[in-house]
Amino acid sequence: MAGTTNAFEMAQRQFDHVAELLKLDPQVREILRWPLREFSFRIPVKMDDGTIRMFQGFRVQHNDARGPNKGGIRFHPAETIDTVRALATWMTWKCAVVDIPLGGGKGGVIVDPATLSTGEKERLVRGWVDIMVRNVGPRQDVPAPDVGTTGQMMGWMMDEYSKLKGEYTPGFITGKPLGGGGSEGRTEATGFGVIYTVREAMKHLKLDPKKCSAAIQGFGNVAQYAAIGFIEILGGKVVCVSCWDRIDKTSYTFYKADGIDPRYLMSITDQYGTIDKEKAKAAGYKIEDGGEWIKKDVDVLIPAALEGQINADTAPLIRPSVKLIAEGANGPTTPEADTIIQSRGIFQVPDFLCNAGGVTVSYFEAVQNDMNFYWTKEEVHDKLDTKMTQAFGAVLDMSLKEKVNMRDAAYMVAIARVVKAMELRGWI
Ligand SMILES: NC(=O)C1=CN([C@@H]2O[C@H](COP(=O)(O)OP(=O)(O)OC[C@H]3O[C@@H](n4cnc5c(N)ncnc54)[C@H](OP(=O)(O)O)[C@@H]3O)[C@@H](O)[C@H]2O)C=CC1
Ligand SMILES: O=C(O)CCC(=O)C(=O)O
Repeated sequence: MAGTTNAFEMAQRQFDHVAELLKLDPQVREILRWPLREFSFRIPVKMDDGTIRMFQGFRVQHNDARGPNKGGIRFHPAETIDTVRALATWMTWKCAVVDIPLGGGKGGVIVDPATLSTGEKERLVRGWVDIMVRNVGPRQDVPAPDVGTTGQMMGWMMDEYSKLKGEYTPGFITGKPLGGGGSEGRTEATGFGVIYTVREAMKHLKLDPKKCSAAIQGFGNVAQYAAIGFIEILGGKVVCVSCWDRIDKTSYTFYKADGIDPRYLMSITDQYGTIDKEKAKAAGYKIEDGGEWIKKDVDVLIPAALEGQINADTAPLIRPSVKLIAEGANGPTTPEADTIIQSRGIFQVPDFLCNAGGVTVSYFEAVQNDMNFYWTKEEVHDKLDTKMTQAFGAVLDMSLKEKVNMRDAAYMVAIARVVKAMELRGWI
């Protein structure tokens, strides 16, 4: 989706590299390099003007050895089957690295949701469920939100699935709104999970969070709560966020040297994620080109937008002050950029570890749906912190033991768990 980066090639290259380090059996590699199942379908939607429009949809189920496939549904105009394959593959590693009993899946629709009315969005997501109903469900494949989809859409999809099955089935989908089967803490889960891993990385690097600053790319769900967490949980300073401007069709960086106020910026962001530039300027923000976020003299960079953003062109722009990159987005760093970053000794918290907080609380949501008993926000935050801290510790231990970087170490932890499940089930 981002420029010329093919995300699935990236995911396969990362896997091949670690499979080689592990001397993984060639037949096992063949199972894990590709998704087990893929669905590509067209969804008819009656538009508000009475015409019928067809939308291309996808669902990819990479590997369900450890449990039902799990992963979001992305609505984006540049969605491709390869992006969905990559994201589904990373979900397998993500669920394994945080040790939740789920496999990897991801879905998508080629559409810009900002061009649809509320009714058209509802008919589109209900249509997605109508087509996929036989191949998704609490024990098969459990969707969730991702870029361009919302809690409300999850609510409509849960309703459609429940109607088709003839029984209330909240565990079919996660990221639902509160009061509609959702869990406390899911909204902020991914961003806060990023921050828990940043806290652990800072302990390892002996950095004082209160003296650290961060630059963030993106200002969607993940970026917003990563910014809030960096300030409110760690006591650090965030100097900028960047976001896509729907009207100008370009991205901008919103910079304030003495620290941004994410809650204020959220209050001036429209429903499509565009920050009001005039109001931001009046509040003292400098509006810069979208690429400026990576050039800031900060301690921490948090890419939290789309894949392929830190690449061979942009990695050389990273300032010497940067000690830590926490990957909030899926696949933000290309293998070429990884080489540059690692040669400079910058510590990375790799994507499928760093942003695993979302799926972890999605898992908690499904567990609560099954019990029909709901936890408080504090309980969810505590359980999430425990999971993220344990996962970070397991990956850091592997990295130190095997003398490999954190991305390779995360793959080693995750692959071992998936392979073990495949063995125990008699697949290999
Ligand atoms: N939500 C979740 O629970 C999880 C999400 N992720 C990953 O995190 C990333 C962000 O997802 P999420 O926050 O949910 O999605 P959102 O749709 O909420 O936000 C995406 C953000 O990226 C911005 N953006 C898009 N293109 C650019 C660009 N070229 N330059 C700068 N900003 C850009 C968007 O701007 P605008 O809104 O104006 O379009 C928006 O601010 C994705 O990689 C996603 O897969 C990973 C784990 C869980
Ligand atoms: O919450 C979930 O189930 C999945 C979140 C997701 O799609 C992701 O982590 O990339």
